[in-house]
Amino acid sequence: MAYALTDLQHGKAEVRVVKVDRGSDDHVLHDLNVTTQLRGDFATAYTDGDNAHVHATDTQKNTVYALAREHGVTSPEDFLLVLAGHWRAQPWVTGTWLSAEQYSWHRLPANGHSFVRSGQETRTALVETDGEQTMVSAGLTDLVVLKSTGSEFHGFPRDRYTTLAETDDRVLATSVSATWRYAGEPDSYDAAYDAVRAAMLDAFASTHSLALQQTIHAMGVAALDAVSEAGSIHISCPNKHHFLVDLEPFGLDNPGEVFYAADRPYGLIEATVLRETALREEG
Ligand SMILES: O=c1[nH]c(=O)c2[nH]c(=O)[nH]c2[nH]1
Repeated sequence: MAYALTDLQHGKAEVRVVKVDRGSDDHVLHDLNVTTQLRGDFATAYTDGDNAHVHATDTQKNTVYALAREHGVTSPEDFLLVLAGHWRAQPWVTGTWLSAEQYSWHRLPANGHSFVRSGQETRTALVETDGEQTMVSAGLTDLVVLKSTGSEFHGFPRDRYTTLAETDDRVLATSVSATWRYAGEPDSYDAAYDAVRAAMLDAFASTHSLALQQTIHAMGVAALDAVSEAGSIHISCPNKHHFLVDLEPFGLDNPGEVFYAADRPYGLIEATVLRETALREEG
């Protein structure tokens, strides 16, 4: 029996690198969690235990730290592109899959070197290379948002298992995860990230929602409107249900004021919004 061996990749997962820029009294922190995966001519390590082509994952970890020192860290996308350029030049490497999470810190007013973790969400970046091709994606996870009115849900089909009441006023809460793919290079990955994040938040707040599906579509369109280099965006949102508590047994009314925040199960609603041009290219 002959077997094929495919999808080989190896790298170091979750390299935590914190880069301090000490260029002025106001230090700047870049706090990243980087995962590297190299693809290429590595089959003999699997078939024969021959490590002659293996770029040790320990070396990959060290490379992350060394290039942080040599090139600095600006945006996570730019740093991953530096790593991609380094490994593109290595023997036996034909492609890479490089991802980063970024945690944000803000300087405290007392001095230039004390920080507080800010923003509950995590910024993400992904650089994939295949030969000379480079694909850059960016995203965020755990952007938790809630609106206490301006959300309805009704008009859905009812069958003998349907118990959900229709509502024209409910709490809408979710934790947004989004990934957008760049079709072109923006002037600044940081500015593009800020613009997508702001556009999604504004769309969440300003869309009078008839379903989380409609809100997701509005957030996707707003994100692509805000950053012309983003070709598509995938958004995934758990519907963090808030159920009105029945206070009648206690002789109390509950005009949309007291809720039970359920953590599970939750609805899970996802969509990808593509520019028509990207759709034509990809189709
Ligand atoms: O916005 C919603 N979309 C759904 O698909 C759904 N399903 C459900 O039970 N509640 C909701 N809310």
